[in-house]
Amino acid sequence: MDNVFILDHPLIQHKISRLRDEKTGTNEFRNLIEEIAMLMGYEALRDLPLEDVEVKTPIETCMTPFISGKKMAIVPILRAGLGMVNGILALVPSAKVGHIGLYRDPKTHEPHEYYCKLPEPIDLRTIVVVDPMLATGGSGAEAVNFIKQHGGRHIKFMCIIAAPEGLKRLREAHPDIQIYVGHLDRCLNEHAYICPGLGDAGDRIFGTR
Ligand SMILES: O=P(O)(O)OC[C@H]1O[C@H](OP(=O)(O)OP(=O)(O)O)[C@H](O)[C@@H]1O
Ligand SMILES: O=c1cc[nH]c(=O)[nH]1
Ligand SMILES: [Mg+2]
Repeated sequence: MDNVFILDHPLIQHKISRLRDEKTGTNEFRNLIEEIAMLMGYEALRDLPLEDVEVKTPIETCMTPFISGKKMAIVPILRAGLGMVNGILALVPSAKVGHIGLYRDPKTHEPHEYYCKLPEPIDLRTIVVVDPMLATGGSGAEAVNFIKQHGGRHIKFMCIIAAPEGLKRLREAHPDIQIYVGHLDRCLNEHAYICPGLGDAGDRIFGTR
């Protein structure tokens, strides 16, 4: 699938299995989400641009590559996406963080926006949208719509678990973005929850119900 990357590294798979277990408590769940985000970020950011800068080693002076500029934005979809932010910030501490607030209507399962704040200049930044769950794909597709309306152009979407239905919807709505997935699950159930999934990611990260 063009522009879709399933990151099936054993460490990511192991940690996702721990997330799925209903016996995994809030603190461990939160730590795992952050660790998986970091491991996924390592792969998803392998095309970050570099520029050579002169450095004097104890031996001699050389030109050596550094990440060029400070033009990255991490954009979590609230709430659950917040759990992934620190994992990526650990890799790129200079990244700015935007926020998009969306919740799913429990009956229609369609997303509703309640907050949007993005760092400027958004059009010049590599934008990594993060949300652990891509279920119907409504929230992900809407978040990318907002970012594009605000001028964002270089967009990656990172989710830990995707349903085939959500991946299809996001790809069809935004064929130009790269989508990074930790695991592609089987299907959605009648409540639009991912099967086997891990339940409600936001509730498990924040200990709400
Ligand atoms: O692909 P979709 O069908 O749109 O579903 C996925 C969305 O649902 C969850 O958020 P939720 O609405 O539960 O909000 P929360 O993060 O505040 O719990 C999840 O974190 C995604 O944002
Ligand atoms: O399975 C799902 C679907 C949507 N949101 C979640 O947190 N989990
Ligand atoms: Mg939720």
